[in-house]
Amino acid sequence: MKYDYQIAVIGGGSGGLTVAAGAASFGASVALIERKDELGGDCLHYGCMPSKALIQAASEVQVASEQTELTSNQYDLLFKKAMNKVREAVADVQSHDSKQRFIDMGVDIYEASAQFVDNHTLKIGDRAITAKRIVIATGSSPAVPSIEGIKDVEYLTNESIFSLKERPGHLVVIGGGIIGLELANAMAHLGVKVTVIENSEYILSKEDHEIAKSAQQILSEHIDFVTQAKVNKVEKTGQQIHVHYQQGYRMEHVEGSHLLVAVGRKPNVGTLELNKAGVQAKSGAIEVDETLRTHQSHIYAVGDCNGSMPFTHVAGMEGKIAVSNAVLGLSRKVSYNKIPWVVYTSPEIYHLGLTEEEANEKYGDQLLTFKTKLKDADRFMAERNTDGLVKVMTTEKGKIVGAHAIGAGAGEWMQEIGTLQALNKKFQTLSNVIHPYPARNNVVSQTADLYWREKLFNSKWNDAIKWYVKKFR
Ligand SMILES: Cc1cc2nc3c(=O)[nH]c(=O)nc-3n(C[C@H](O)[C@H](O)[C@H](O)COP(=O)(O)OP(=O)(O)OC[C@H]3O[C@@H](n4cnc5c(N)ncnc54)[C@H](O)[C@@H]3O)c2cc1C
Ligand SMILES: NC(=O)c1ccc[n+]([C@@H]2O[C@H](COP(=O)([O-])OP(=O)(O)OC[C@H]3O[C@@H](n4cnc5c(N)ncnc54)[C@H](O)[C@@H]3O)[C@@H](O)[C@H]2O)c1
Repeated sequence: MKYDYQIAVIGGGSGGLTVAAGAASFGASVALIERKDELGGDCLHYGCMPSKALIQAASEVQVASEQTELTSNQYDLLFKKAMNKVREAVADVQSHDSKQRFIDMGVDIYEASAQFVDNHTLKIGDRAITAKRIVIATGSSPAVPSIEGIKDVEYLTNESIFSLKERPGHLVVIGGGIIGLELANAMAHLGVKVTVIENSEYILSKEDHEIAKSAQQILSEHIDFVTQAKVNKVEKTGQQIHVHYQQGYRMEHVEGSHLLVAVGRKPNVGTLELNKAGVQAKSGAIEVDETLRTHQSHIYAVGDCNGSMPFTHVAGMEGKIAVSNAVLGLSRKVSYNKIPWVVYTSPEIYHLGLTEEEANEKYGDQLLTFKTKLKDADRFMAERNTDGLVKVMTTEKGKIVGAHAIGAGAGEWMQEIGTLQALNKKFQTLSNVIHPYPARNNVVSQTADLYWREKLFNSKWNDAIKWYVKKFR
């Protein structure tokens, strides 16, 4: 059978664009279908880019507020300026993801919502195209919990918060995960009163407990946290939104001017008519095997829509694997073992591999844990910015099984450990790498030194070394 295209990609976000560009560069005929008028997906328009631009602008305001007390009018002005910077940043990156760039690569772009007609045919607007292989990369949307009254209040999500024109008086955030915390932190720096309501015992429930606890303590300086709380009703009275929650046996409520919902993501699969193609979903996400194939071996799913790990770098990694498999005919497998992420609060949080709780469960007595507090690291002392810690877990031989940190710039300097792990190097090798003094990453090599201290000075080797030095040196 002859098809219109060798590859059809549904969704022009981080995953879809990686596949379209990769497939075209290998000479495949490619159709890219995106329902919005611009490419770039969530990351560019409502996710990574606007949030990081806002975080940067807000941290500059925070630094200024430490030097001089800002008035309410000044905060209003700075809020508007911050939002302008967000728009500028998105526009800048948009030019890199322009349609023309992909057209120049030889990709045919269709602006429409795609639906399966059968397992090789897609309906796009009022026409249909066929493709030999199809990659679904439709991303995800904010999940909205079923709370009484939620439909009757104008709540914000990541899709609307970056369009705010005025500084909110009091932002109530439901969900103390990554989105909730990054946005809460930025808003607090911009002079917004912020309350975060979280279900679990601690905010950032996917993080190592000690790190999450430390984050909660540090961020409490600017943000009010309500944990172990279940929101069961929201209502609007005049200009105020009342958020009712249950904490233990008590019913409490908080009222704010704005409400942000940030309780997780829901894969975008509803309108695809997957059943017509024989593609199956499980718990709302498209089911794939390790090679990212769905139940139809010529249809793949990458990025947030397959429910693996909702990060841009994961969508990109999966996109590359889908290109190898769908275009080159390989059977490369995905692995999620060595994928770091960063929570861009201030201070930042770095996450790689197992948390201490998970590592203890898996390795028990065999686990070695090394920790350094930033108050014991020279550069942080010099900067008078000593909030935070580094924690690395290894096996007895030094294989890295988890690495976590909270501290200024941790997302950058901790990646040294991610790189080491990706290269299959032992943690203690870092001890032999000379770091310029006093870079922030000295705290990482300082932590690696602890491995030798543990091995050489807290073990039977110590007696042997002492004996050798006494006798022969
Ligand atoms: C506030 C926020 C901040 C974030 N910050 C970070 C960060 O700092 N780092 C990080 O790694 N990740 C971050 N993420 C996560 C990141 O944005 C996502 O993991 C990433 O965008 C997923 O890429 P994707 O290609 O799977 O989906 P998307 O980028 O969302 O792309 C999917 C595209 O498919 C289109 N589409 C959907 N259905 C159809 C259809 N039927 N037909 C045609 N087109 C369709 C959509 O319009 C969209 O353009 C953040 C997310 C949010 C919400
Ligand atoms: N820096 C980054 O890389 C970055 C930034 C933003 C988002 N993301 C991606 O987006 C994903 C989604 O982020 P998210 O923050 O929406 O989800 P999340 O899963 O990280 O956090 C959601 C939080 O909401 C809580 N929660 C759920 N239902 C609740 C309820 N009814 N009431 C109160 N609390 C409730 C959960 O306990 C959890 O702590 C992240 O997992 C991440 O993969 C990444």
